Amino acid sequence: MTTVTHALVYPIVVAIDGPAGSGKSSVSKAVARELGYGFLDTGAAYRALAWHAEASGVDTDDAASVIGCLESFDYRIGTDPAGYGVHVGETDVTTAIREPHISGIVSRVARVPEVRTHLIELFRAIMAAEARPGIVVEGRDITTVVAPDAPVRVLLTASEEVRMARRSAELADVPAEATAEQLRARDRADSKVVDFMTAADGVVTVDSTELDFDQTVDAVIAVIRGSQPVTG
Ligand SMILES: Nc1ncnc2c1ncn2[C@@H]1O[C@H](COP(=O)(O)OP(=O)(O)OP(=O)(O)O)[C@@H](O)[C@H]1O
Ligand SMILES: Nc1ccn([C@@H]2O[C@H](COP(=O)(O)O)[C@@H](O)[C@H]2O)c(=O)n1
Repeated sequence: MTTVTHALVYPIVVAIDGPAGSGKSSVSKAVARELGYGFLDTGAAYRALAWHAEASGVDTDDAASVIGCLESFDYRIGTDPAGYGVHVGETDVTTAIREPHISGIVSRVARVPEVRTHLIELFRAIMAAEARPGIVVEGRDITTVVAPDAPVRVLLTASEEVRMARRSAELADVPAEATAEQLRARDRADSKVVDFMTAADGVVTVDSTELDFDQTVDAVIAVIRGSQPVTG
């Protein structure tokens, strides 16, 4: 009889949600590197779809038109935490999707239920295909909708003031108040679609307000190690 261990069949999923600027992508990437896991940035797909809609001349305020461009949305993303390119067709959009303009419109496509259904299927397929022993998946609805059965589920938070300060330090050319207002507006819009401000049952909150980056990574790894045996 052949014995197959869980880790050989499915990658262990570490689900991480949180508001904008809470450190989800940078912390998740560092955690994945440390544990030898893959890393999936789900927000990149919503951003890339917003980019694709605009590149296709679609009005992102019109849900039917956004749904219409799902068919031509040829999206690819890697899961290597050391470097993952984001492509739409032949175009490398890794940098373009981080532009403040895309951050300003992405919630319009993310609120469309058909978009969410389409992308959630895509995320689950990427997770299932992960060859490493685990995958850290971050976004807004990973702990509740995409992978509610994940063995590790974390809500990563930080005070609004700290999140604004961290994000504005990255965008030195943009006035701090404009960055802060965009972050607040995005959280307001996104919160109408999914709840990522409060931890669902069984989800562990890691509040990084008083933690530096390395301490936050360690705190998430401690949650993972406390949840189940891990490789790495
Ligand atoms: N604990 C921490 N201490 C200091 N800086 C941090 C900490 N956590 C994250 N950062 C920094 O905060 C900034 C925002 O982090 P990151 O981009 O990972 O957030 P995010 O939640 O993925 O944001 P978004 O949802 O807007 O994409 C980055 O510059 C990151 O290095
Ligand atoms: N699971 C998710 C992830 C993201 N979104 C939407 O995408 C936007 C960009 O996400 P970032 O993590 O890159 O900031 C975000 O503002 C949401 O509109 C989502 O809906 N669900």
